[in-house]
Amino acid sequence: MQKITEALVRQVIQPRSQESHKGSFGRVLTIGGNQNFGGAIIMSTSAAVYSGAGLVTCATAPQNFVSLHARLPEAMVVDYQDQTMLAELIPQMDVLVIGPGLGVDATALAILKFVFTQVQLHQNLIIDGSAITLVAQERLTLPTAQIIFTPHQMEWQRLSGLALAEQTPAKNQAAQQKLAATVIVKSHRTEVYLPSAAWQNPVGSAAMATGGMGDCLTGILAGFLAQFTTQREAAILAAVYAHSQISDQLAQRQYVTLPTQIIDALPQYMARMSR
Ligand SMILES: NC(=O)C1=CN([C@@H]2O[C@H](COP(=O)(O)OP(=O)(O)OC[C@H]3O[C@@H](n4cnc5c(N)ncnc54)[C@H](OP(=O)(O)O)[C@@H]3O)[C@@H](O)[C@H]2O)[C@@H](O)CC1
Ligand SMILES: Nc1ncnc2c1ncn2[C@@H]1O[C@H](COP(=O)(O)OP(=O)(O)O)[C@@H](O)[C@H]1O
Ligand SMILES: [Mg+2]
Repeated sequence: MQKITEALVRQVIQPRSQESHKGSFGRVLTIGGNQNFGGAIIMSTSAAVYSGAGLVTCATAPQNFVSLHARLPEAMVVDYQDQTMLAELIPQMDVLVIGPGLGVDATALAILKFVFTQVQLHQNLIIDGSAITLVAQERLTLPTAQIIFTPHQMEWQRLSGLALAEQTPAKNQAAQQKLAATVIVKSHRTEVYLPSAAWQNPVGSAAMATGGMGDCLTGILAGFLAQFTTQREAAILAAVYAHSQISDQLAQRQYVTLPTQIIDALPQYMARMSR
């Protein structure tokens, strides 16, 4: 399995064209955050904004509107149960994230099913957390879109049917091909199964083992996919590497690295990588 390198991140993150505007850097919609898990979608949305997505909207439970805006006034909000608004917004998006903090109740399932009816072929759809669990439990048919699953090992067990001990590269690749989607199997050494090849992330540490770290990754993936559109596969690999490398840099002085600290560090990290 090939290893992702810093050189690849540097290749993806280029200086911005001065002849640009917010529309040049893509539109992202994050969907999730029930009344208990608002933090998850706030971290996903923040990571998308701080990694440079041009316009970011968050569809969440109305209970989260105030806390989201207090932390992140750059993001727009919409009630995740407002199907009229979602139907209007979704076609405008380059990237959708669904799942961080969505939960697995009937409301969550209805939202996920509705989004699956609206998403379009050309759009990137990042399916994470609760949405992976629901796809697996309910055996949902996947929409036709550019799908990226971001399971941790237990979510991957639910989705692929492979018990943890069976999650070998060969079996993971076979399961990825059956899904016909990109799969990022997260662990200490995360593996990325692209349609073309499998890659391993050589960076990251136990300083990342804290709630919300995967939610943060979904936003970085969304931000990179929204901006670096000509190198889609490289953008996915670069996002995985950047997330862990930022943590490694913070971990030189910290025992644990928080998702919100990784988010805060993104703009400076990206500036360094673009030079
Ligand atoms: N601030 C917020 O709002 C936050 C909200 N969040 C949201 O919560 C929702 C549920 O997501 P979830 O990941 O917490 O729960 P679930 O899907 O049940 O998986 C956990 C089970 O799997 C097992 N396990 C085995 N291997 C594993 C591995 N490598 N990595 C991780 N787990 C592993 C693990 O084993 P154990 O811990 O018992 O050893 C346990 O039995 C989701 O929507 C998410 O976005 C969180 O992001 C936190 C911050
Ligand atoms: N020990 C570890 N070493 C390296 N990376 C880790 C470690 N523990 C967790 N991570 C990373 O943190 C993230 C955890 O994702 P996830 O379990 O979905 O978190 P959450 O759902 O709480 O946001 C993944 O990117 C994973 O690779
Ligand atoms: Mg998660």
